[in-house]
Amino acid sequence: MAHDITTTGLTKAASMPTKAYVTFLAGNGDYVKGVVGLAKGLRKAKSKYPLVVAILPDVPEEHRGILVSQGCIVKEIEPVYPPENQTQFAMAYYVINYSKLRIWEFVEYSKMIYLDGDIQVFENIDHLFDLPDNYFYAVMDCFCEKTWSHSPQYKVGYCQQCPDKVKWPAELGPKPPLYFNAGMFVYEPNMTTYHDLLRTLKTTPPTPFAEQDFLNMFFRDVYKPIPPVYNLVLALLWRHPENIELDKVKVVHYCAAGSKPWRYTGEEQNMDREDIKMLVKKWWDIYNDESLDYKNTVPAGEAEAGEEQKNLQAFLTALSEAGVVNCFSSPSAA
Ligand SMILES: O=c1ccn([C@@H]2O[C@H](COP(=O)(O)OP(=O)(O)O[C@H]3O[C@H](CO)[C@H](O)[C@H](O)[C@H]3O)[C@@H](O)[C@H]2O)c(=O)[nH]1
Ligand SMILES: O[C@H]1[C@H](O)[C@@H](O)[C@H](O)[C@@H](O)[C@H]1O
Ligand SMILES: [Mn+2]
Repeated sequence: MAHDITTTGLTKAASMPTKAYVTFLAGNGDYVKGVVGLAKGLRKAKSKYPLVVAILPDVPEEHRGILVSQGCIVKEIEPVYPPENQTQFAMAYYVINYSKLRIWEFVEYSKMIYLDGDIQVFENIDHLFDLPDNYFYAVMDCFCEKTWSHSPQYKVGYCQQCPDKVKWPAELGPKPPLYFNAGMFVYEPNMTTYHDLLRTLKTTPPTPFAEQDFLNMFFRDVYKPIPPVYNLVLALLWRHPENIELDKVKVVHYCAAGSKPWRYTGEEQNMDREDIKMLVKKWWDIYNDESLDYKNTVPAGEAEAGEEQKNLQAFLTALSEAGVVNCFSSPSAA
């Protein structure tokens, strides 16, 4: 669409990045800290692409303001409800997780990298945008923590991280397909896929890992595993240390119980490990580093140009998404 517009300012917009990172935020709790940390981490890693934050309507104005001031592009999305009635607690959990599916409608971007708010990027991963199209890229999960106790994998002690240690029992049928952690993935927004996802969800009963189970099922045939350095699920450190070279890790997912840096006390199981303490400290170092605040990274002379670009992008986004509410924007997380 932008290609048809020929005035000077708008032509410039045609070359705006069609790639972006995207994360997700719900509620008025402390996950906003995770997202701020992530925006700053992407800047520190000199990512060339902006960070879009898909937010549910329950994110308070104050938190939206914080995200915009950190250079994020904030986009409000509508909640996605689970297909069957759930108890109130389960309902909140499913709404939060299934709403993530709305990110497939961000078709102003041709390719995006989704990152959970409890992820930190310590090294540049922009090269993942160059992976061939039409696949779904993510890191394989681990089945060894008790969060998996409902699964046949956990019950027989089988993990795809070390498939030869305990072999998959023949009497259980074929080995389960490779299963990814949905805290990080590379995907292409697409309206056909989006409608297909929502339509399929309507007839899919909710399961313990919500949209993660659902996405695994939906993208089973196009899933390509990428190395664990792109999403270190912390349990790998004590479950499969032989698979991890910690100094090569680029992206850390603080998903183990008790590991969210902004809630960390060190008391839960495994949380007093030296590697965990070091990773939590590294997260805080970025979060507290004022030189990584968006306002401190825009060179003085460029501030005005940045504003112009920001207004232009907001205008174009609004045009292309007429009907989508609350679009704030800024040029880049970098
Ligand atoms: O109150 C909340 C809860 C969650 N989130 C967002 O939802 C994401 C997913 O939640 P967690 O990171 O707390 O959960 P886990 O890392 O344990 O999640 C894993 O399992 C989930 C479903 O069980 C999702 O699939 C998720 O992507 C996957 O990494 C968060 O990062 C955050 O971006 C919020 O904004 N507010
Ligand atoms: O997404 C879940 C969650 O992050 C759990 O904490 C972890 O134990 C699982 O392996 C993962 O699938
Ligand atoms: Mn997570």
